[in-house]
Amino acid sequence: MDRLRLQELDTEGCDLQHLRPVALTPVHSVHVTAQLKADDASGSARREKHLDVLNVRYVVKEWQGPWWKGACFRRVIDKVVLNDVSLRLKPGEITAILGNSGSGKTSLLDVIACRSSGKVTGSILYNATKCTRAIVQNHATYVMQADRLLPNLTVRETLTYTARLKLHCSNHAIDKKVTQVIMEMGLKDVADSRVGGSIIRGISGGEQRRVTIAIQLLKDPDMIFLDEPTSGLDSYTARYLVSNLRDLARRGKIVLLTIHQPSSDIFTLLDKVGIMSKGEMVYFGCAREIVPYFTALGYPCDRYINPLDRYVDVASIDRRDIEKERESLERVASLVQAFKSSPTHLQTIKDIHADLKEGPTCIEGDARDPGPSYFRVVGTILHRMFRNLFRDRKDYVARLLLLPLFFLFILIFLGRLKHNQQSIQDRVGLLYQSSTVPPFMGIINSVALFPCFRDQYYREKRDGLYGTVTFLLAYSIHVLPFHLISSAIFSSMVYWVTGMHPGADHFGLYSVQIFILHYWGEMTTIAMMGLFMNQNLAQSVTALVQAAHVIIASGFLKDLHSIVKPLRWISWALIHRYSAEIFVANEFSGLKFECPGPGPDNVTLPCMKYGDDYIDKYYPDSPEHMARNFGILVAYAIGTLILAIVCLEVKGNKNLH
Ligand SMILES: Nc1ncnc2c1ncn2[C@@H]1O[C@H](COP(=O)(O)OP(=O)(O)OP(=O)(O)O)[C@@H](O)[C@H]1O
Repeated sequence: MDRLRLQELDTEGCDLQHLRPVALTPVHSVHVTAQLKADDASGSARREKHLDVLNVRYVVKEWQGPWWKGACFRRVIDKVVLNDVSLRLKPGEITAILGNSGSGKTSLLDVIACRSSGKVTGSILYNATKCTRAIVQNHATYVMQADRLLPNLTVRETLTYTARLKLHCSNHAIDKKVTQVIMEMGLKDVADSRVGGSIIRGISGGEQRRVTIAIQLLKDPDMIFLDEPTSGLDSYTARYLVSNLRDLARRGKIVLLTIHQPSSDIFTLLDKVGIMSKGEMVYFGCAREIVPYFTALGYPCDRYINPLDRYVDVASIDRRDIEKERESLERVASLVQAFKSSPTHLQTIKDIHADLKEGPTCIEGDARDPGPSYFRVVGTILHRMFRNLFRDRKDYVARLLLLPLFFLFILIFLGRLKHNQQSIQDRVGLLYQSSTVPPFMGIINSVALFPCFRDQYYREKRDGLYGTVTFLLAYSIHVLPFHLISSAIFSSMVYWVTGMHPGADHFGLYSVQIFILHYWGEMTTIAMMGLFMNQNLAQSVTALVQAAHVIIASGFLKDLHSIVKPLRWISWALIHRYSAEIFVANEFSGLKFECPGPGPDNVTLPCMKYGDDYIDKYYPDSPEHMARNFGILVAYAIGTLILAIVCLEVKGNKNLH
């Protein structure tokens, strides 16, 4: 198919002569240089805003050796990911970067989009001006490989919320913009359908990809970068998606994508193609010129073979054995050399230098867009979280009722509390449950519901929409009503049904404490999910941390005076030291317990007649420390929120793609 189709392609914009490869002789070099000088002298009008990559080299640090040797004893080597890459991207064109796995496609996209983590030398220029994060944020968008959408929102809602976070305009203008991108990306039929995810059935994978792209079109960018936008899509959907992108390019945008195994149909939609190998360009030029170019180098393409498959193969390193690897390395080196000496490449470099000399066409619009107000951002995130939760009955009910439902276990196990000697142990058991269950339910709730928000936060933070403090502030406000309601239901049922200390003030203190512990449990989990991407690991570590807290510091399992000194010291730093004191002082103060009479042989068993005796023996001075302990509890909860902010901010997700 491909050769025949290729001949039918639109030939506008590509000078075929420039793409012919040349043999590497001094005569050619002199001729090319002379030709470039002549072109330079004539001068040419270049008013378009190009994106230029000039002699870019990207080096990252790679740690060698096992992790347990630590940072000081492991060898660090410099790994060259991109080497001397130059290319020019023009408005109105769609360009695809291809190459085998590990060839550097994603890294090139990252470097261009100012998202790389290593050392970049060379120049990335937009409109002959050095690209900075601010310029990229104002003029470009980056579509990552993963979709990271909230499953319970509809397509229109997803776009509307993001538009409110991105745009500084009225709701009416936002609705218009959202409708426009829905039409542009062919999402009209699914505009009011739920997005869905791995558990909830929603729109198809291809439609989710288009929603992700539509999100990035809300700001009407000049440049669109897409990392593997067609991965996981069937060939029809992939073609449809690329044709959408081509339409966008035709509206004067620069579209650059990386792609794995494009079908021959997709090939016909591309204007420019770059083939990479080992971080270097083997070919960059018009799509339809790729076959003549490689044919001239001695690599013809059979008419029934997709040229892109063929030439990605030619540029791949065969690592099956040493001989094959050596051969393929030599082949790639000669291809790189041939491309660097080709007239098209030399012309590109000459054009970039000429633009640099001329300077930018205009610099308006490079100042950072102020975006929406802080309150609007917090309000929008909050509204979106609530709506996502309300849409799923199971999530919603679980958030409200998981903690109260635990009351049933307590009731079955303990029944109604009496006032005999046995009831002292029962009360201690109940207080132990009251200390462990609310934080544990915090883990369960957040592990189920937080990851989708976290993934979305990582993407939107990278897009510069808001920061960690804003995100966690909104998240905390969003969980507060649920914590309040579920803690209130749990406390009321446990307190009055089991018959704890009578008195409304005692009940009030117990309820507030349950609420703080529940909130603390959730925030500890969020902090761990900031540290560990794997949510199972985060859940296990949090459960361990919480169990250690209660075992060491509560005194319910072992009297605090009889534990070893180091653990006693540690207990002063743990929340359950203070929460246990409050629980015990609140429950035992003023209670009276019946003492059994002498047994048949007239033996009187030891008896604790007053609750205050229990307090004096195991938690002395705890009633006097009530206010201090409550203050520490509140400080602990706020401190854990700050810890969560630090964990999410510092650890981040450096490999976000
Ligand atoms: N930050 C980094 N630290 C260490 N190595 C890196 C880093 N970034 C890129 N690399 C390495 O550079 C090479 C190119 O990676 P890149 O992800 O760009 O390849 P790719 O062509 O996009 O591959 P794929 O198609 O499999 O996604 C790989 O060997 C990768 O391991």
